[in-house]
Amino acid sequence: MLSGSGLVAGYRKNAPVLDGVDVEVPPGGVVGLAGPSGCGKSTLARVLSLLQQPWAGRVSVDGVAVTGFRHAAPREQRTKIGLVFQQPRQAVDPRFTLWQIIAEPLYALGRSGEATDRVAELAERIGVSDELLHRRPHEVSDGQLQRACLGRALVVRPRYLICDEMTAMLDASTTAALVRVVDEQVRDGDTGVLAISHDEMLLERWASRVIRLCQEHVWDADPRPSVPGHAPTEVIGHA
Ligand SMILES: Nc1ncnc2c1ncn2[C@@H]1O[C@H](COP(=O)(O)OP(=O)(O)OP(=O)(O)O)[C@@H](O)[C@H]1O
Repeated sequence: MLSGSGLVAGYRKNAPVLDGVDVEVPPGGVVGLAGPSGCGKSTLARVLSLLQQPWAGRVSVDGVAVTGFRHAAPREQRTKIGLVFQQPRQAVDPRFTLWQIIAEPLYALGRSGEATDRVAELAERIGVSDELLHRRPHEVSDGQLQRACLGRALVVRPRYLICDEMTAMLDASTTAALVRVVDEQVRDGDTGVLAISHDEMLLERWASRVIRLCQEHVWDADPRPSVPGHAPTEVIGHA
């Protein structure tokens, strides 16, 4: 389980963005995270992927409490959590080819010997041709680049995957293709996914549970009732 409990985090003193948030992402399932713009979804994604230290509260990975964040995050825990961002162009080195982008985490971990086979296997799954693998970001579309970013997030077989608005700028068919790849990873790799999206229809189709992150000033006085046949919705984010 990837879990956060009592998480308090923010950027300005005395103005927490997250104020006592509890969240659990079990392996082998998709949890949806919705909520209004600015309520802290990306902040929660950064904290859970150990890129941002919370002011208070605890993150634990498979029952082991995280003791360090960012550069101090233990490598074993850090590599268990993959992250895909909304804007692929801001998330990659523009000098790298798609092959290098996907392989990068293996090189960083000193496992470059696995790269040739692993990138070939992933390229097929994410739908990136050999020819595309040799192109650089400015030579491919956003959807093609996002496929490579998903490949990069999966290359070290993370136990958990956080998709932060992964499909927000993509068309319906690319969205469906990427969701399919993530679902295969859930099924075959027993990976736990936190899928963050503004698109609640997508989340209701995709996730087995949807949580809404609210702040007091954007508290939804009328949280959407759960609809029969759709993922149940719960509201978190209050101390
Ligand atoms: N680096 C930062 N420095 C200062 N404030 C920030 C920073 N990043 C985010 N914030 C602020 O924190 C709040 C939460 O931002 P966050 O990006 O987590 O929200 P979000 O729910 O993901 O929004 P969106 O749905 O629009 O992406 C916002 O008010 C935002 O302006």
